[in-house]
Amino acid sequence: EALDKAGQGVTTLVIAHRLSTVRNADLILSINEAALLKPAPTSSCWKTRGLYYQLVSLQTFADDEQHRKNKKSSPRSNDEGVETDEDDKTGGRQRRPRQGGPEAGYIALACIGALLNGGGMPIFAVFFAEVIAVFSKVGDAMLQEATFWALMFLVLGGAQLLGNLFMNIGLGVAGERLTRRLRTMYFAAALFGVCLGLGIALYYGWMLALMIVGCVPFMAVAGFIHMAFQTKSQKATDKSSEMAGQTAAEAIENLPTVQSLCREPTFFKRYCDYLAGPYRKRLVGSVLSGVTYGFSEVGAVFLVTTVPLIDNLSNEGRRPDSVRGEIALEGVQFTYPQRPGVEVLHGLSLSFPAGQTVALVGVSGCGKSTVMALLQRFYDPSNGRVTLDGADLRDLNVSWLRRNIRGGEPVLFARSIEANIVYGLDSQQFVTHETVEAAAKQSNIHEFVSGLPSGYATEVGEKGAQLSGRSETAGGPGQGAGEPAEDPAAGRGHAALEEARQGRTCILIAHRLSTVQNADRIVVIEQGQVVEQGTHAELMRLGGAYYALASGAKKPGAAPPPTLRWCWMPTPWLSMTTNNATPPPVDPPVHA
Ligand SMILES: Nc1ncnc2c1ncn2[C@@H]1O[C@H](COP(=O)(O)OP(=O)(O)OP(=O)(O)O)[C@@H](O)[C@H]1O
Repeated sequence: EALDKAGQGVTTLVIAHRLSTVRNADLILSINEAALLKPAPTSSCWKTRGLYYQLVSLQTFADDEQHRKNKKSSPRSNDEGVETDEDDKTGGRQRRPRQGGPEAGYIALACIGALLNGGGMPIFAVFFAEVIAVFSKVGDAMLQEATFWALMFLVLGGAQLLGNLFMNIGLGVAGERLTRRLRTMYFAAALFGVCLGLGIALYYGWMLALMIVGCVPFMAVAGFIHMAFQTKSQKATDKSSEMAGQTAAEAIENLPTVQSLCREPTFFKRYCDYLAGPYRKRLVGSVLSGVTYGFSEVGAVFLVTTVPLIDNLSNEGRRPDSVRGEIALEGVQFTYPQRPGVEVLHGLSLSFPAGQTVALVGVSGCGKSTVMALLQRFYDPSNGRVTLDGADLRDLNVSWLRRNIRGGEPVLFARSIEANIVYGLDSQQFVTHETVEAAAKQSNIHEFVSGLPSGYATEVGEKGAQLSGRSETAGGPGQGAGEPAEDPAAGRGHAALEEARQGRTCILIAHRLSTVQNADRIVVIEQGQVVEQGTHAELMRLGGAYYALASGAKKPGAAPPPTLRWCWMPTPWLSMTTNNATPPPVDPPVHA
């Protein structure tokens, strides 16, 4: 409008990018590739649909598109004053919690300020147009109007000053308060989390918790120094890195010039020079930062390097030259450290005579595996003692003890049958295929394995899943004692076991009672105590707990096949099996 007024009575030449500003021109000249197209009045330009028409259409389309995009990407406020951001990275709707509540007054003030500030420009344009019109007047009228508009400009300036003030104060205070509030909330939440965590840690393991708490100040100081180093070295190298980036960008932007001047080496050298400084500083900084970081993590290292109570690597303890294999539990009470307050074994007394096979049976959770864990000294009893040949296990060397016994779940690794057999050998080095085969023959699986399409190279899959289709164990845990061992794999296992247990102290934990019928003695455990023991025939005659298990009135262990979970025997058996194909000697008879 101002332009229109100013253009009255004068020749005006307008060059415009925004075509809306030339809409009212008397004549529009469209220039295409430096050639002047036929001049035409505005109306005919539009009607002929020539270059001008195309330009206007394109601009309208572009404006619409931009408008649509702006609308889409601008955060939308809902009626609660909560900002929602619909264009988050995941493409999903993301709702930010309302955090501006207490600062609403300041935000309102800032809005008023922004309104005044933003409204100033269009009002200024209106005033300006009026002022130009004043120049067409003369005498007092011109003076009067000029004074009036000058005052109006003053008012407008004042309003804009206030607007700016309101906007800056409102936004500044609201921003600072919001930041402070969020930080306070974050700190409170973190503090609460730490206190809660500490409380829980103290409750479950006060010694470990106290140790961690003791490490915290060192870790915090080291962490702080580490951060300070990082920030300092970052600042020192920022400028040079920026200059290096600028040099590279400059060279790439003006590549033809750089090439024509043969200046590539110059730019390259300058680029390298800028980076050399940060490189050296970072080199020194990284060493220092590594040291402080190491200190800040010392707590974790301390935890990792803490020596366990029962140390497999310790050299302490006796290593007797020979083992008879007489094992006993004497009044053993035991509680898992992970579950303090729940006693699993309540003064359990049990003996495993040398060279005999004793089976532990009982419902799931009665404590069978716990007995085995104590025999392998994964734990020490809270009260009572576990002995081997009369010696307390605590007096024996741990690794010697574990090397002389073999026990555990029959776990298969997801590798070949050969690799699985090798895992079980004492010596893992220089194992020949013949050694593996000899071990397989000893365990009665050679024929079965040889019959497989890939033989010893057969992949068993996760936990032997790929073999299960071929050798699944028949029946479930609740089957009666009189059931036949129908499954060929189980049959082979039994035969191997029969052979292996000869002359050794052997402890069996079985879920299928058919596998323990031949044991020299069967011990029935209930709630961590022995309730019955004897041979299969004796216990069946007794008609008590074992009979109930065998007849299915009670479910023995709830675990599914494989049938045999634990087989515990001195190592000579395995070493004989693996290192040569001859059957193991039965000397000394006690532990075979
Ligand atoms: N590592 C452990 N930490 C805490 N409690 C445990 C742990 N291992 C076993 N228990 C608990 O000790 C009790 C005896 O478990 P154990 O495994 O010795 O029984 P089980 O007779 O061998 O059972 P299953 O035949 O099902 O294996 C159970 O109540 C069990 O929940």
